Amino acid sequence: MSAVARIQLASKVAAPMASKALGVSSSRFFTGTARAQNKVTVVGAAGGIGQPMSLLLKLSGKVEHLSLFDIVNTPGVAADISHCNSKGKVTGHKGAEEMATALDGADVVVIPAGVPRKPGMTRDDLFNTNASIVKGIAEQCSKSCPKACFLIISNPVNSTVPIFADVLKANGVYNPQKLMGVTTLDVCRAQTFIAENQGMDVDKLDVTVIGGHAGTTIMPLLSQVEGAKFSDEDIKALTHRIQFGGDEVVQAKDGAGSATLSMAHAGAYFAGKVLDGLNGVEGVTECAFVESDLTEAPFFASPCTLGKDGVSKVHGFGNLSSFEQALVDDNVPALVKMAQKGSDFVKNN
Ligand SMILES: NC(=O)c1ccc[n+]([C@@H]2O[C@H](COP(=O)([O-])OP(=O)(O)OC[C@H]3O[C@@H](n4cnc5c(N)ncnc54)[C@H](O)[C@@H]3O)[C@@H](O)[C@H]2O)c1
Ligand SMILES: O=C(O)C[C@H](O)C(=O)O
Repeated sequence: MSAVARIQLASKVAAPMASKALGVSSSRFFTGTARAQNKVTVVGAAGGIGQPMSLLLKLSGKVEHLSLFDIVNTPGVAADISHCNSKGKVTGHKGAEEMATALDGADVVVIPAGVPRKPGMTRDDLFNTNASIVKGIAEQCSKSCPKACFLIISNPVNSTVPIFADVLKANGVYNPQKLMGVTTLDVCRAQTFIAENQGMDVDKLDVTVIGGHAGTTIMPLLSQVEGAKFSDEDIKALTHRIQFGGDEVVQAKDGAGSATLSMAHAGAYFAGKVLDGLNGVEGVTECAFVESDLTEAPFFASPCTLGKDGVSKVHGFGNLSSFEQALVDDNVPALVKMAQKGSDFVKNN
């Protein structure tokens, strides 16, 4: 079946709530809390994302044991965060020899390990460094916590998620329900920029963002935003800004890295929703980059229901405008290529 035919079919079978991934806003972050009965390991916990995301996870009260792993500095980060007067214990683990302990028994592993972009770089330019980092982490996870949910933040997500999948597969422990590329920051940006443009309440906005996490593979579905009225110019400008929001931050930081604070918020929010699902909260739906048969791309972001075993349903994405359909048609081949690049890396290394 052609990519277009598969997409049309997916649109027809889209679940009623498929275009309604829950909104992401700070005021919603601490609501709907599930019981704190989990171990969450952050890999890359001493980094620009890792530190504030770990802090937010600690403050959420959703984590019983927050295990912080990095190749540097985690004892200090863990000691610092552990003094926050919220539920849950914090442990710090540093270096390869402590990685197994950090991961042992984890229910959720959140991974912001790897190098960030500098101005002028694409996310794919990070591949050479981050592919081996992610592959190594996946190898250890296969041994220490094969049943955990794995939430991949490290770029390029369009390739690192397939890398993680192939390592788990090679070790006989791959469960597609439990591997998710984190695309929540794209949803955060879409909600923020659309609220500004439309003068709408950001807390009430639901925006679905499908595809991948790099440039034009990020595809916000503006035609499905309830109550919004966009001109054709608005649609083009907003879509472009959401797709290249990461570049906006990279340029503003001027060589000091990429988005860390907004990503910490997005990562902690998404991990909290995964925990809610694991703990039996019903109706949790968020966009994520997961194994998918909606298009020819083996991994594709769309709204997913998060349940007791991770992703319980990958939803279609509803009816698309001709502008959005053209975006999908143009970008699915790129997603196929980036996934293949990840798979080839695992095959050859
Ligand atoms: N998915 C997204 O939306 C999104 C958003 C922002 C950034 N990112 C990506 O997240 C990654 C991290 O960004 P950052 O700004 O936090 O970078 P950073 O350099 O500040 O932090 C990365 C951390 O990873 C650690 N690390 C490196 N190799 C490791 C290993 N093998 N095991 C454990 N830890 C290891 C480093 O020591 C460092 O502390 C980058 O690849 C960046 O492109 C993704
Ligand atoms: O832009 C980057 O390189 C980091 C991240 O993917 C983002 O979207 O902010």
